[in-house]
Amino acid sequence: MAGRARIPSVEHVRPRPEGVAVTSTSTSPPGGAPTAATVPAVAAVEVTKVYGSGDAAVHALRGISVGFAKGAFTAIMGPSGSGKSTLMHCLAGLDTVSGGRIVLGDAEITGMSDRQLTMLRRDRVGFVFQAFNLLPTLTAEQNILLPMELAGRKVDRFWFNQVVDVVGLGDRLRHRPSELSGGQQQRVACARALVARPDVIFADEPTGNLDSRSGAEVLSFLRSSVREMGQTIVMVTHDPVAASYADRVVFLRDGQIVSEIVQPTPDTVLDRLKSLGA
Ligand SMILES: Nc1ncnc2c1ncn2[C@@H]1O[C@H](COP(=O)(O)OP(=O)(O)OP(=O)(O)O)[C@@H](O)[C@H]1O
Repeated sequence: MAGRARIPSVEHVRPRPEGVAVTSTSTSPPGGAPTAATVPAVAAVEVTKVYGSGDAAVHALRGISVGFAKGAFTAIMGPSGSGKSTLMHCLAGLDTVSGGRIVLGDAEITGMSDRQLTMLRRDRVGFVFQAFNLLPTLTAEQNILLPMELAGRKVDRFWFNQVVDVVGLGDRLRHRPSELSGGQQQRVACARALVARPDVIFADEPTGNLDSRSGAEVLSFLRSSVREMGQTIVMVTHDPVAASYADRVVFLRDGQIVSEIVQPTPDTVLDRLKSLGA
């Protein structure tokens, strides 16, 4: 396993863009050691990412420092090409950084071996993508439990029932994906991520393939999993309505964090996006 890293507090890594009100989540005394509440679930510290080299080099991330608080729902937004997916992939250990550090809980993941990263993604990170990625021949319940079974982990039935309850899929567990609506299928995918109790769930455009009603269903569920189960969620989205379900929105432009909003509404998010030229 990786060694323990010095863990930055949310405040230490939170950007302070000019003209943007930032609500502190810090509870540590000035100059005092960070308390549990200030330790982010995942943080990027001075992260850079360059694709290619020489004239063809693309600077996708240009020195990003940001923390994502435990038990909070954070959205990442920004114009196309601003680096949202790259940042999420680096945070989740799906891609390597060119410089800087990624810290997940108490572990610095930059510098981990491929094997360590595989185990970290299996045991501590959950994913929800735009495509539901369910196996068509398995029932909803079998899909939800498959990653745990493949990892040889014991299923906590009490927790499974609680997740199924929050997801609202109790009467659909024996259905196959083709017998479920798009929203229900995405809720199965969310339950599959949640049942493993990951430190962080990364959601990449989770409502991109859904109509607005199904999208609202999935977003309400994601928000409930944060409120009722203390889950930490980081979600990339282009949709101001989707972002308004989050506790906080951070905005990227040209590979840098340029702004943030706490307690967003669709209107405040839309206005900020317009001011960024998105
Ligand atoms: N594998 C890659 N090789 C080269 N360049 C890449 C690669 N992946 C991303 N990029 C470039 O890095 C920059 C950031 O891309 P990224 O996909 O992170 O942006 P994004 O904000 O998620 O965009 P979108 O909203 O369109 O999905 C872009 O200029 C993109 O072209």
